[in-house]
Amino acid sequence: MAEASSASSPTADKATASAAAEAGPSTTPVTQDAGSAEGKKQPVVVICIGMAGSGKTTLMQRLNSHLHSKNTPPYILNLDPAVSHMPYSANIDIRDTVDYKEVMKQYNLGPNGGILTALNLFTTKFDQVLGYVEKRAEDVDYVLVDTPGQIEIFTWSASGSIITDAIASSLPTVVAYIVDTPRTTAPATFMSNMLYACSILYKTRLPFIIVFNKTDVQPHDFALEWMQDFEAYQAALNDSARNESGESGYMNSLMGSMCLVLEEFYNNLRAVGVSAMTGEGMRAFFDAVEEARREYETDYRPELDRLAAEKAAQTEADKKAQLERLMRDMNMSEGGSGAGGPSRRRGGGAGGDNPFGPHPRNEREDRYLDDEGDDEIDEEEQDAIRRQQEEEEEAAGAEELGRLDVEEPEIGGMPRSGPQGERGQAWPRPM
Ligand SMILES: Nc1nc2c(ncn2[C@@H]2O[C@H](COP(=O)(O)OP(=O)(O)OP(=O)(O)O)[C@@H](O)[C@H]2O)c(=O)[nH]1
Repeated sequence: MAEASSASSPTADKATASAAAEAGPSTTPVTQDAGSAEGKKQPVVVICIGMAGSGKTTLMQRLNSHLHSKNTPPYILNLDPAVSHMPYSANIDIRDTVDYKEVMKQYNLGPNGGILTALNLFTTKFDQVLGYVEKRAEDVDYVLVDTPGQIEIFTWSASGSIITDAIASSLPTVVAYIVDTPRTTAPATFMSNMLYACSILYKTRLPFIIVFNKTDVQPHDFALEWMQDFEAYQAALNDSARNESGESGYMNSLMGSMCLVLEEFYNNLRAVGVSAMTGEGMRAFFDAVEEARREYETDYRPELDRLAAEKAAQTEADKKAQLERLMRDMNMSEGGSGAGGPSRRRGGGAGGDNPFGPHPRNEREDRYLDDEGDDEIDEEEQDAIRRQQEEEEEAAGAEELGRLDVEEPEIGGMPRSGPQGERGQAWPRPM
């Protein structure tokens, strides 16, 4: 199979990068000590993000078959609830847990809202998903994640961040941003794609690879040139403006300025060209993944550890402050010097009449205590208690709705997620 595509950083010389890609290993094996401080083997997670139709699913299939041919089958997660045909078997498939059409019906949403909400619902179970992935971590070298084409999930929605943060806090993670190369030949479309990529990079802060897909139809050299050379992009911009309106206008100068702003972004980016259809560029892709994994280890992991240490210190400080507050409150009550509150209504000090302990009683406790010995609770009070009980039961019912477990049944010797019954029947259940 041809491995003609170049794996290149836009700043590097294209020919050198191409030669290096040809010389490098096609699938760098994840060694025993790669990826973890304790020397434990860890797979690298590749999250495929891209606009609808960019070829994410087709690329996932290509990566899957490439890895199978190297005897390193990946662990696959499908997070696209609306995919109608999946050419590979996912170990965990969101469609087994959430039926997005049912979500659309129940929440009265359109297709985009349905997909987004389905993913939000699934995100609430993501700790279970991560548990399955971690269990398999020693058996696989790669975990591949397919995502919906609704790119806004990763630019502003909370679930996108929760998913990427959760995965990245546990395993080396790389974002592969898939670009539909033939549709990016217009300078304006190219710029809009790059702006999306940039916002995803800054949102996730993860090692990033721009994957120019469909190079069998349109080679990606023009894109690399525009990323390396501002003047080449400006010239293309001027040409396209002249073709469209005979003069370069406001949009033109705006995009020219943006290109300059993005220079820093381009400098820190890996870009590869692939064809998910023909398999071209797989070697360059996996070399870029390996490079990005190293970046995760050197840049991302230390930052993650620092944040975790900061959080632990903050939690410890909060606990200490709470304990001190509690001690202060207890002293107040024991000395009987607290302000007159409900606890003083019966015999003055807490810890005396109050069977709930030395803390001041709340209103509900008081109601029961103060009625102790009374012959009857009046009707109004009975109503209030009944209402409160009903509310509590309702809240318990709502919690029940989100109690579905993500499952991972067996496929071909490797467990995968699956329905307890029919696909997508599990949740949400018809109300
Ligand atoms: N020529 C060519 N076509 C491709 C390539 N990759 C994908 N396609 C085609 O592009 C179309 C979209 O591919 P998908 O894999 O469904 O794209 P997607 O990004 O998963 O789409 P969504 O699920 O809608 O987000 C399909 O018709 C594919 O056959 C490629 O490398 N070359």
